[in-house]
Amino acid sequence: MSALFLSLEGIDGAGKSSHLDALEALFRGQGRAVTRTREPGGTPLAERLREMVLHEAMDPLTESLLVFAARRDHVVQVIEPALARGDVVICDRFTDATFAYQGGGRGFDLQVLDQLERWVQHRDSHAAALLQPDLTLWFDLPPEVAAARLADARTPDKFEAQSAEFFRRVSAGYARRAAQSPRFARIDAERSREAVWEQVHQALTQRGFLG
Ligand SMILES: Nc1ncnc2c1ncn2[C@@H]1O[C@H](COP(=O)(O)OP(=O)(O)OP(=O)(O)O)[C@@H](O)[C@H]1O
Ligand SMILES: Cc1cn([C@H]2C[C@H](O)[C@@H](COP(=O)(O)O)O2)c(=O)[nH]c1=O
Repeated sequence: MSALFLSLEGIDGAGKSSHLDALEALFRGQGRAVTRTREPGGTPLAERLREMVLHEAMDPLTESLLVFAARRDHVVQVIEPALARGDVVICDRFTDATFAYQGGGRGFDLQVLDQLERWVQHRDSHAAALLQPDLTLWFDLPPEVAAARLADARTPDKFEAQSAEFFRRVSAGYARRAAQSPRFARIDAERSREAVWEQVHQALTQRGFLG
């Protein structure tokens, strides 16, 4: 079977991680090998960069360079080899998060992000010149709802502590990316867990990604 690259996106607390186990089980149940990973992170080096990005203050260019440096290592060490083996790669966030958080949330220059994306995800010997997910599940819900869900869940990191206004800009960043590409499936993440899972399943079925 051909390889499949899935990413899950959304503001903090959107509920995407709640469906990772079920997604993995769904594909394993179909006899597929699954590589489950996340960004920033996914390799020892990228996990160290993640700690800095999530917990240290820095300017938006530094933040963007660190997430793309982590991504480069992750792509080379984990994602490309897994896709070459024919795995289903399930990635909790990928480059759309950079356009949403650094581009939308921080207001950082989108043209610089475009250039970094081209450098980091360039593929020499593939029909598609740029590595991108085959499907991006975008969990969309109002920032106030996400904040209420997260309130009792855990101690906030640097991003989770941001204002509702910051997350409105992040959401607008996701909406801009989604408008540019048919690989996005918008999931109404305000609904119950069961209803959200139903939409995830439907997005995979509609695109012919389930056997
Ligand atoms: N559909 C839902 N309805 C109500 N609560 C939910 C729903 N989905 C998830 N939650 C709860 O919301 C909180 C955040 O969910 P989750 O950790 O899956 O979000 P996330 O998008 O992965 O967040 P982050 O990106 O910040 O890690 C958790 O406490 C989870 O139990
Ligand atoms: C990939 C990526 C992530 N971020 C932010 C988004 C989240 O606040 C954290 C990751 O935490 P999670 O609990 O694993 O979702 O990092 C970012 O700002 N830029 C990025 O490119």
